[in-house]
Amino acid sequence: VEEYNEIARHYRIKETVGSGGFAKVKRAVHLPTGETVAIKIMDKVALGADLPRVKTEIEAMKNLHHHHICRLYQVVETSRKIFMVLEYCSGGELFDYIVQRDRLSEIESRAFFRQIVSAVTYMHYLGYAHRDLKPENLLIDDEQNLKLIDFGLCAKPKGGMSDQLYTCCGSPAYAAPELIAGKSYMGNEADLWSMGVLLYALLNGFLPFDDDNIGMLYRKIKSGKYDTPDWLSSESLILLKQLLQVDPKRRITVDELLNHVWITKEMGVPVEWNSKYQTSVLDDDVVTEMSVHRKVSRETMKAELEKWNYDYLTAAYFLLLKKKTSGRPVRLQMTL
Ligand SMILES: [NH3+]CCCOc1cc(-c2cn[nH]c2)ccc1C(=O)Nc1ccccc1
Repeated sequence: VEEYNEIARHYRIKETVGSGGFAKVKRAVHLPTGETVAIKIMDKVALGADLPRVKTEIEAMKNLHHHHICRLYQVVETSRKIFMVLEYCSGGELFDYIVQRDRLSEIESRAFFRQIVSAVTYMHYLGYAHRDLKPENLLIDDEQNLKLIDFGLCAKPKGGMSDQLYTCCGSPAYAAPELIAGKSYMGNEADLWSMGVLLYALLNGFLPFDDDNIGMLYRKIKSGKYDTPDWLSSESLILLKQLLQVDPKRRITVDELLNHVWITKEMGVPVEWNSKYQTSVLDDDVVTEMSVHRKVSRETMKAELEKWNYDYLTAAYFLLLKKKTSGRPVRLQMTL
């Protein structure tokens, strides 16, 4: 019980909304603001060798502030547990959304795919590769926006994107040929292959390379051959061919993807990958509410917030800011 005290002070924990491998994710209410959040709960002992993955995810999420990336609000570590307080996505996984509809129209696939391209381009420009892109790791929020999750495998090679990566990882059906061949590979190039598998899944409702036997699956991936159902438009086929290029050096790059003819069709504009979030300057209204509430000067509150400790102050700041951007009153309801 004492493991939960710190979290229980500011959150009312509700039902489990998902679990993946070594983590359980629960819906919760942030009591001071009334906002709903998701809390990813991990047991350090059960994590075992996976503990570094969690540290990788936490460090990456502290640097990734983008409207199509699930936001990290707070981290609480106790002797036995790690809690990550995250942005809540009420619409569940993109995976289930596709399954429920069999497949998506080209229009809807394009709307979602543009959001994925925006998030992945932003990561690549910051020097990160996700390395586990799949519909299970894309959640839908209450405004039909996609939010990317699970940065446990993402890599920020020391020497930037040019550094090669070696660890084989991610989910086989979405893994690039060069990655499963055990060769050294470029994280961003492998992400583009996975986006090809994702686009195929959006448009068809099934995977381009699939087999219960892992050996057969690898052979299909390395062949680069996949079915092309007759509902696919010619522009879709062209883009799929450019993403699912077995030779990573011939694969399309994110820069070519941003204004690709399929991507801009009906939309007229290229994908905007810059973040809509402004994190360098603190929001005045939020600072005022928090400093008044805490009975400290604005300067003191600003200095505390600018440490970005991802503690209860960071969480209160981000959640009050989210209330403000959603047009709700910037008010704290109870003691911080
Ligand atoms: N496939 C997703 C299962 C639910 O997982 C999450 C849900 C939310 C979520 C739910 N609502 N809003 C956010 C936020 C984060 C995760 C997550 O990171 N899951 C996970 C990833 C890797 C290993 C173990 C667990």
